[in-house]
Amino acid sequence: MAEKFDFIAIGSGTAAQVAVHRMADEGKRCAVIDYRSYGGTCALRGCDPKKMMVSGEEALAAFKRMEGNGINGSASIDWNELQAFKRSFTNPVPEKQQARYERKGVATFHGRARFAGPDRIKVEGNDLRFSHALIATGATPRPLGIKGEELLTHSDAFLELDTLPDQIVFVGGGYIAAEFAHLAARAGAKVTILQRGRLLKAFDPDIVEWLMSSFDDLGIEIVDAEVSGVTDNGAGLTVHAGDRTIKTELAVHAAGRVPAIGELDLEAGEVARGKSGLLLTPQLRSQSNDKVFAAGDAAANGPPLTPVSSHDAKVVVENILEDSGRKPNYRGVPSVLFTEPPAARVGALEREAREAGLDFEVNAGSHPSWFSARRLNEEIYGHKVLIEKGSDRILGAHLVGPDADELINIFSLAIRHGLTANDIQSTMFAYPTAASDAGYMVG
Ligand SMILES: Cc1cc2nc3c(=O)[nH]c(=O)nc-3n(C[C@H](O)[C@H](O)[C@H](O)COP(=O)(O)OP(=O)(O)OC[C@H]3O[C@@H](n4cnc5c(N)ncnc54)[C@H](O)[C@@H]3O)c2cc1C
Ligand SMILES: NC(=O)c1ccc[n+]([C@@H]2O[C@H](COP(=O)([O-])OP(=O)(O)OC[C@H]3O[C@@H](n4cnc5c(N)ncnc54)[C@H](O)[C@@H]3O)[C@@H](O)[C@H]2O)c1
Repeated sequence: MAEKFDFIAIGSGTAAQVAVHRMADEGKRCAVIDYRSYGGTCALRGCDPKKMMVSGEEALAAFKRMEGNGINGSASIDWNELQAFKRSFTNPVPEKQQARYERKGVATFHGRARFAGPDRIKVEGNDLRFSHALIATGATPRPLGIKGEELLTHSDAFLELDTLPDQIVFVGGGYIAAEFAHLAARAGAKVTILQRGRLLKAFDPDIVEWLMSSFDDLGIEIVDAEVSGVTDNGAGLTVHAGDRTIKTELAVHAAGRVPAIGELDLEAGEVARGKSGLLLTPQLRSQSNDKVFAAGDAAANGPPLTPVSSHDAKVVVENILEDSGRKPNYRGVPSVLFTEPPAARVGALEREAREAGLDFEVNAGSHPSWFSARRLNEEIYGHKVLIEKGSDRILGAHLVGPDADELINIFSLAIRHGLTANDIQSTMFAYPTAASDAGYMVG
């Protein structure tokens, strides 16, 4: 006999959590399913653990910048201790989440869920029926179709390493490679990034160029090549890329992620999919099964970032409860690269704005002499802001340097709510803070 629920979420990451708690708060009978510990990528294997470890990196970088300027002695990263610091945050997460579900009367299941019919899910011998279901299964490393790809370590395992290897190769040169390369190199590893084409393609090329000296200072080697295979000779790995062969202790997959929807038996659930993912309506509902929705990385409707997963989940809940026809709005979603110093972007890239035929001014420059950089003895500090002619609205903002990760939120607010360059210039921000530079970046 199948157990009946108003709402079942497959996954327990940000998208599932937000949706399940909102549905439970409305008195709906809910279930949540995950085959791993509750918490999802951001809290357990992504943003949060990474940022806990980046805290160590920030402290060491600050020490190095100020060395000989009133700060002396020695400092280094103890990888094992930094791991323990990270685990002091991540270890309690699953239990806390389980307790929160139980307090709200949400049924919790552990195991791999798969559809067994258009309103049925099977998990570990349990047969569940639903009025509505949410596919919130996140993303998984993109299959590369290269020889020896099973020898690549994934980001989850990298963040769990008890010992940092002496040599590390990253396959791909996007977010994961850049962030982990900075962390590993600062902790003492010899790091190589193998990237096909330009590094950090999602970011403005000038911002990336200004950031490059930090990679050089850390001795990170960047090779423009396509990785074609990995072999293991027993004593270590060899990564093959173009005409290069690079010997290494560890090779990390940093070559993109795709929706984790391959094991859900979508056909049994009458949930249609195309080549690149689920076929959804603009309201995030399955085009073929109106009881099923998707959100976050699994939906791949917006950028694969945590705030997007949360936003999607709210849209889905509103569409289930009120049938409101609401569509997600990704305007002004910021994205931060947590290197040291960080880089950040929001809105249009200059190339995208030109391709869209927009009429705009570009305010850009590298300004290590500005006080925000000088006081930290940091050489990297640059911005590029796109301002629409006529309306004076901010179309895009691209930053690199100390506090870029916080300052970007001011531009995010401006873009999302249609604020103008003059609105930013006429706001009195506390001085001296990073935000007090925003007015100079648009004028
Ligand atoms: C290393 C790394 C760092 C990142 N850093 C940032 C950052 O700094 N900022 C940011 O905004 N974003 C970051 N991201 C992206 C962010 O983590 C994701 O966009 C976000 O966590 C996606 O949330 P979600 O709810 O869609 O899926 P997830 O949190 O991935 O949750 C999906 C869950 O579904 C479960 N699952 C999958 N299939 C099944 C099944 N068949 N049955 C049961 N359970 C299943 C999985 O075990 C998983 O727990 C990072 C990602 C990575 C990998
Ligand atoms: N700070 C953050 O917000 C953050 C941090 C980490 C991850 N993430 C999310 O996770 C996703 C995945 O991150 P990622 O770094 O794996 O992907 P990515 O899409 O950022 O970069 C992957 C890169 O790998 C390259 N590549 C692919 N195959 C290759 C090959 N065979 N040889 C050489 N290069 C190859 C691609 O050209 C691309 O530039 C991102 O899209 C991002 O949204 C976000």
